[in-house]
Amino acid sequence: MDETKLLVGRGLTKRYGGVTALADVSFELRAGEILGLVGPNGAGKTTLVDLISGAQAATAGELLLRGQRLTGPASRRARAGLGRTFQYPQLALHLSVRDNLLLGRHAQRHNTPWRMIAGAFTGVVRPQRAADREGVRQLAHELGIEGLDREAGDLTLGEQRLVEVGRALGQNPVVLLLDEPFAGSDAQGVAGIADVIRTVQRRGHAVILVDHNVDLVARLVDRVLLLDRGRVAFDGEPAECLASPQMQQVYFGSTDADEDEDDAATAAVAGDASAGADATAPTDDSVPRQGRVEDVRS
Ligand SMILES: Nc1ncnc2c1ncn2[C@@H]1O[C@H](COP(=O)(O)OP(=O)(O)OP(=O)(O)O)[C@@H](O)[C@H]1O
Repeated sequence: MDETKLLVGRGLTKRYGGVTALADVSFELRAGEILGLVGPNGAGKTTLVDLISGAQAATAGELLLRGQRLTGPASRRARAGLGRTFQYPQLALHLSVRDNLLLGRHAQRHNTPWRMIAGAFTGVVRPQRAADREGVRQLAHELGIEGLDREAGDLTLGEQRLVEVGRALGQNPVVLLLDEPFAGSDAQGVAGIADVIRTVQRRGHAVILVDHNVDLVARLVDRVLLLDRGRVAFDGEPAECLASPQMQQVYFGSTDADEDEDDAATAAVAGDASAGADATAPTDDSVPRQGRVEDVRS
């Protein structure tokens, strides 16, 4: 087995009745790698994260984590080393920020049922508490999270995201799955989350980062997996992805070459010799601004 391959997905497929959300998606994630998962609304990004984390069962395909088949529910996969955040943060809203962050550390330490039972019997729990509280204090400091006694339900969306990312980091995940972590975050939140990503990378672990902001993703990641209608449209370096005809096709529905041909054809019919020389981005406002290629190249 190639030791650098942390996570491998092969032929991952998810069907909901007649809807195919994901079709035969394969990918590899190496140690220390940050993989950006991009694509327009409905491309299948969250579905792929759900299949990896075990939040949903795949219709077909397999996953290998460090060469071992990754199966079973989300709790088992979390113990195996997967940490994740959600498109809509899922904190324990009635608990304090501190307790939410502590949950991540507990999940990491008691990473097997046997250790959980052994910990309870050997009294390891009590002295560990002080270390946990100090660890959480440090983590909060590094991420710029203030007010540890506040209830999670009183936080802004951006603050909740940061706490959720911190909780996932506390698990010391082998693979951290971040589903749109920057949405609703201010500059400080974005910086904190970017720090978390780099910390995971420094540990020799890996991150899958889902976001609509292709520009931001391209700056943070080593590789990009572009999904379109449930299929992999591009897998490669960020700069190549941004410049690729696939990117153009996915976000515009046509490539520059297609547009040149279309414009030339229209010009020929209209008798306009100058048209078609400069194929520019469509001005149709029905195309969502978010993720437009001209936005991300600026
Ligand atoms: N529970 C479900 N039942 C039926 N169809 C679903 C279900 N969940 C997702 N889908 C469909 O699967 C496809 C992929 O959805 P998914 O949420 O994975 O896309 P996405 O790329 O994450 O989109 P977004 O960026 O909007 O979050 C979409 O067509 C969606 O409507």
